[in-house]
Amino acid sequence: MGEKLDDEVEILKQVFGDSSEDEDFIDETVTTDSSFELGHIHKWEQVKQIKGLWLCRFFLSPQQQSSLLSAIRNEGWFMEASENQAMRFGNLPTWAVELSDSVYEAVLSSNHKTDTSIADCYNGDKIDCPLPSDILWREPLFDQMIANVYQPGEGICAHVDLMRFEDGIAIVSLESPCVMHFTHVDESSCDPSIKGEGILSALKVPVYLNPGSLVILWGEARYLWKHEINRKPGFQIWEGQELSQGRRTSITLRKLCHVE
Ligand SMILES: O=C(O)CCC(=O)C(=O)O
Ligand SMILES: [Fe+2]
Repeated sequence: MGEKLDDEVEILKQVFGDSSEDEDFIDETVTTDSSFELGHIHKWEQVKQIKGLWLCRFFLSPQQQSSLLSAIRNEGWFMEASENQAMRFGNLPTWAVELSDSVYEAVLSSNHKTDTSIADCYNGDKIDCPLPSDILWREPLFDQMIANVYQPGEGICAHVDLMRFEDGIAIVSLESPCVMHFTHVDESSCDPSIKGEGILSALKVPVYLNPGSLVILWGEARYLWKHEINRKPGFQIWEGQELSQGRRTSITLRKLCHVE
């Protein structure tokens, strides 16, 4: 675990050069062809313990999931067993632009508020919004994409995404389910000896990501909570059962911060 992040940091260094933000990060250690029906309402769930963490479980139909996987295969990525990550910056492949458009549509067709700005969201705790309007309406919504493939047992260590990326990150899950755990950043900076096991585990929030789901991280979920996928035996427990693991593919969409 953790190799994917190391690779990602390395590639970002090659693209942008080194910076102190990278060090902070290390320390802390869909296709929408036209099959989205008009007027279709996407059901969103908010993860109550974490402000800014939203889940759209049925974002992609099984057919849309297969066509997205085919599009990834057609890129020629992941042909070798050693290849497990692909990234694109700037101009994304057409299918990724369509996926980004689908995220936009899914937020717009939400059963929650879609016209609330970040500032309004924080005023008076009005957080009932899958993605604030200032993020949703930016152009482009996303200009960086990373595809990750995880074999059974492989995951990604706890991290906050690099500060090179703006607020508002979307993760689409494909192939097999997993449990992603969220831990508040303050948890890891405190002395573990003053906490009991029970308290620590209570502060780890598990979120079940089924294939076809979309998770959005903004605000506190993006900046104040680390996310991780630990697929070592004993860690992928959901509703009292250990998940049987298959290969998992994920697509993460982000927006690079504008450099002056
Ligand atoms: O694979 C995932 O679901 C998450 C990937 C991730 O967190 C990242 O690339 O920063
Ligand atoms: Fe991440």
